[in-house]
Amino acid sequence: MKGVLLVNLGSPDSPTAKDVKPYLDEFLMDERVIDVNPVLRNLLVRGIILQTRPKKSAKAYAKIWWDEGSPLIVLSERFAKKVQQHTDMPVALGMRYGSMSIKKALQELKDKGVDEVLLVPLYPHYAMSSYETVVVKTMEDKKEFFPEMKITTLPAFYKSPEYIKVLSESIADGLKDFDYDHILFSYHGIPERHIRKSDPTKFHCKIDGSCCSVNSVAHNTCYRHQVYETTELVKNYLGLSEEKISTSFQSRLAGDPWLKPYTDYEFERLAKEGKKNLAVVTAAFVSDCLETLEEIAMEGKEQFEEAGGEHYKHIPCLNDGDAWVAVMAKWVNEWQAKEVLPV
Ligand SMILES: C=CC1=C(C)c2cc3[nH]c(cc4nc(cc5[nH]c(cc1n2)c(C)c5CCC(=O)O)C(CCC(=O)O)=C4C)c(C)c3C=C
Ligand SMILES: [Fe+2]
Ligand SMILES: [Fe+2]
Repeated sequence: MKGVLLVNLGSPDSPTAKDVKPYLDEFLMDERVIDVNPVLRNLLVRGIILQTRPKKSAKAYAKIWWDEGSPLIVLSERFAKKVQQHTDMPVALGMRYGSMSIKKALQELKDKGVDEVLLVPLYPHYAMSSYETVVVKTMEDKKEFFPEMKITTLPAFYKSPEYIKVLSESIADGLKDFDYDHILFSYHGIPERHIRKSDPTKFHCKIDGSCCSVNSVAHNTCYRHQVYETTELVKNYLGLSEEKISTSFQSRLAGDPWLKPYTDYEFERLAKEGKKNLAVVTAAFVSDCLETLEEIAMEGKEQFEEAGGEHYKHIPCLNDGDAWVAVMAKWVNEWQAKEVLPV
């Protein structure tokens, strides 16, 4: 029997340093997230980052935590439940890090008689630290614990017309009561090195932007190309003017150069240029989470207003919106009936 496995990033069990520490340990010790040699990774993560970050992150999580739990988990659960209502296949939800593991979700599917799984990484864009690590971990768990299962993976859906339509319409909805003079598309950042590592040709990606509009097989795994493509397609769908939109990258860690421009610098630049009303779209995430609710909706608002901006709006992610649920249900049901996957 066929079944669906939805996988998102995960969250700590509670917004306390005690629970944030093991979660961050698992996350940052992932070789596709901090991609240095194991000795250096151990030193960097356990010797340096985990000495102070859990306390700081716990405070940030506490600001956005809901009575029911982490927004990312609660929203992903609501989404999974709604998708389940639109298909006769079992649907399970797992997280790449934290206690809701991929292994548990695969076991849940197996217990229901599933032996053919559609894996859906809940990320629109391909990055080794998001989409790829979900696929690799799922395949490792399959090999070790569920060797009889057949697993097919939904491709990154950053340019799928159905996704672009639902994203664009949710943005239009968010802008209904907001007279913006600029829309910033802020995507989660990644180190520039990750772009080079993910380039199968080893020469296409130049990071400076000169490559991302030149056709290449490298774009199948190029996060930078894919996010700019999402912005462009939304711009075209909504008929937005080029001067009123821009793309930037948030949530970097100190150290290496990350994709630029940096979102926090953009808040300042846009305010200084005289933009008064700023809307921010966070399309690297399908569910609202720490990075959207705290970093963008709270911190970003403060940064923009301190630099002279007046009105600020974070457009919510797709979350468990009915139109987004319908798109996902269509994709999984088409796979069930005809083995067809979105392009
Ligand atoms: C080297 C560090 C990191 C890379 C690379 C990275 C890529 C990346 N992350 C997401 C999505 C999310 N990240 C979230 C939180 C978060 N991310 C990092 C670090 C890297 N992410 C850290 C340390 C944290 C934890 C919080 C903190 O201490 O700042 C979240 C939110 C999780 C939640 O519980 O709400 C998401 C979602 C993507 C899509 C991505 C690559 C494209
Ligand atoms: Fe992240
Ligand atoms: Fe590129």
